[in-house]
Amino acid sequence: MEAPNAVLVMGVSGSGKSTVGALLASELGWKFYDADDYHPEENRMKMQKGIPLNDEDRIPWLCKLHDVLRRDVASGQHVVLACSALKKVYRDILIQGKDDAPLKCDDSGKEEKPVEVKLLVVHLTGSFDIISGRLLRRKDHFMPPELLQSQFDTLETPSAPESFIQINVDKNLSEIIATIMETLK
Ligand SMILES: Nc1ncnc2c1ncn2[C@@H]1O[C@H](COP(=O)(O)OP(=O)(O)O)[C@@H](O)[C@H]1O
Ligand SMILES: O=C(O)[C@H](O)[C@@H](O)[C@H](O)[C@H](O)COP(=O)(O)O
Repeated sequence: MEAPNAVLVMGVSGSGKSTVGALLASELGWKFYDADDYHPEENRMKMQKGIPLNDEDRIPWLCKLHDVLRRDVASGQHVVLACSALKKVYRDILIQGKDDAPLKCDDSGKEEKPVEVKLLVVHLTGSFDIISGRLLRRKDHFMPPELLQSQFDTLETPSAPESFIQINVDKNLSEIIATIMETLK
């Protein structure tokens, strides 16, 4: 794969996406987005009530995130996105959007070079016990720990041809960041 212009830090709730994503972005000097900030109020309320999101809830949210990535990448801005992105189809939407956008033509009729989100996926993996322990200790967050099992049930681990690495969350933060930085070299 060519050098990525975006890193997705993904995993179940409580795997460390926001923490790792923010640190990584600051280390790289790239822009950071937390997908949680883009959930519509209905999604947040649903999760708060202990009801897992479904495809219908997530797809418009992922499309919005794709637009954010695409806009930045088009302007030469590299980005780090912390997002659950639990299924392969969700990660595909982040890269391509939902409906392949037609190639645009400039005034001379020449096709514009399509904007390509070149994504490195960093999957934070860990046991249910470690992650639920962290969720139970985490304060002031809308996501109830009871939803963790549904997150594991939904999770589709990345696999080829996706460009990805997996890092166990039992590592400390500096080890996790060092592994990602090494991969990006
Ligand atoms: N590698 C790590 N080691 C120890 N604690 C961590 C690690 N990564 C995250 N945490 C802690 O675990 C909790 C969940 O992390 P968070 O970034 O909120 O996860 P997510 O965004 O995936 O829900 C937070 O309290 C965070 O400080
Ligand atoms: O796709 C989803 O079901 C949500 O995105 C979910 O995975 C996410 O975990 C929540 O938004 C809570 O946020 P935290 O991941 O920060 O707990």
